[in-house]
Amino acid sequence: MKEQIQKKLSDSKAARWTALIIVSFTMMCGYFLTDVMSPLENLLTTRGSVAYFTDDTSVPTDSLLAKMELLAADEASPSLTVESLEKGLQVQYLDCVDGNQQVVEKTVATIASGEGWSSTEYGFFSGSYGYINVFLLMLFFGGLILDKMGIRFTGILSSGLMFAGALIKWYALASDFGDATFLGMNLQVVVASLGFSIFGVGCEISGITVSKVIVKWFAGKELALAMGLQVAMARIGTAVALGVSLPVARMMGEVSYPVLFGAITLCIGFLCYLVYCVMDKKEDASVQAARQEAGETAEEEGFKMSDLKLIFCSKGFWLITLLCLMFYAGVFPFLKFATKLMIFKYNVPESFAGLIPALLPFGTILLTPVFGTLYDRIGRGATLMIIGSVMLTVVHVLFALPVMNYWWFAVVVMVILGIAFSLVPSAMWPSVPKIIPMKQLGSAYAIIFYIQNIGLAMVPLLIGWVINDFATQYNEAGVVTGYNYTVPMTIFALFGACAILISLMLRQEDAKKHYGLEEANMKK
Ligand SMILES: NCCCC[C@H](N)C(=O)NCC(=O)O
Repeated sequence: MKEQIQKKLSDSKAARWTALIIVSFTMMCGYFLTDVMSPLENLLTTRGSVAYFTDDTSVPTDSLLAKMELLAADEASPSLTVESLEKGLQVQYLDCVDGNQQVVEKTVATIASGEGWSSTEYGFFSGSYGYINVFLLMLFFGGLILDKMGIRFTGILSSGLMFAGALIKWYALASDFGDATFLGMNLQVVVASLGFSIFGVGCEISGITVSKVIVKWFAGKELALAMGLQVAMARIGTAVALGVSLPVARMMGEVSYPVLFGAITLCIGFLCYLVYCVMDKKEDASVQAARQEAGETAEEEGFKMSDLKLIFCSKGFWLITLLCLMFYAGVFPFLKFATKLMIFKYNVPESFAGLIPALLPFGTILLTPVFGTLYDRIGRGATLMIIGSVMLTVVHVLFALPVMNYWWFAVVVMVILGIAFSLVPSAMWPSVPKIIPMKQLGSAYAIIFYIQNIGLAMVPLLIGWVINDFATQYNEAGVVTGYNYTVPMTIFALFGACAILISLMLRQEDAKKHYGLEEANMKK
């Protein structure tokens, strides 16, 4: 009789990498939508519409009309309205150039309408990603659902939530709510935030589900590389969002279009996850068959609530969790404000301003898998986390400096942040299975994400308020003239300093408990 050893589907290289690509695509769409509004901060916080010229400068239309009236005096006034400003129109107006009043002539490239949000409202909206996760403990429940109901059910649920949340967010931005308020807040901000919160629940639960999918298919194989590649694909989503969102909004004259595009891609991501479910079913069947052939009848014991005790009592787990909180508080919320920082601190023209923050995720696309492979082969996970945290802190101190306000300096600093943002995730996420067994992994990732979401929810709120109340500069007429970013960036640097301290403690704990964080992942 031909002897045949039953293999699992995940033993096939082609099958496991295909599974990885499919679930990573769904996550990439989620990351795109997460940051699609970040480059639009300036537009969202502008009242009325903005005229963009072909030379890449921009002026709010109200102020442009006033300046045109100054020049044209009596004859022009009746015909000058916002509606009369259109693409291709040559305009002449009086403006102050190098301290002198001069006649300026420009061509209108596009008119885009701002939403008139305050910086505080923008901060509230940006943080809303985490509100339901944090206040309704949704991430915590998401982990339990994942461990109880499995990867297929949870993934379909979470990718469906991402899509639904994106549609609500798009509806809010595409609709005119006039001056309507809810509990004293701009109704548009409230509805957009509700959509973003629902999306955030889906995105985070998808994140833990995908982490578990990768451990399921890659444990004992190229685990850190696979996790690194998944994160790299997710970063493509972030980079594209940061790079294209503002040009698209300007071209279409509306902030809602990039969000609509994100919602469409999420629908495709949802369908992709359904395809993955077919593979997941086959993998389970092959595991079952392999077990039967090996005469193993006992099923792995299911998850019990008491298992949570093991997670809660692990000091190593808490250190990773706190590191995650502090490190990510210094990165994702920073991205929400980075484009406007480029415009006002580094004087980058608005159409390029999103490209500098986009360098950060672009750098990580290459480097995260590289550092993941490094960790797989030579280890040193805890050390990589320390180095990444030091770099994060240095970067924010450099951004906080009131000097060196050159665009090239911002590029260099952003590249360093990209390296830090590759080092820590590529070492941190594959370290969790070294501390927590597979059976509790869904819950462990969920708790880490839960604590991390406190930062993702609260830090944008804090920074938005700080920018509104402490960083915005006004002229005598009460018109905003610029921003001083020293205080907000110092706050980000403090998160980095905490991350350094925690990562040092983690390495010490690893030396004591022998988790193997400094050891290679691949079995030779
Ligand atoms: N969707 C953007 C926020 C993702 C947060 C998520 N909990 C996470 O940490 N993912 C891993 C990563 O490094 O992006």
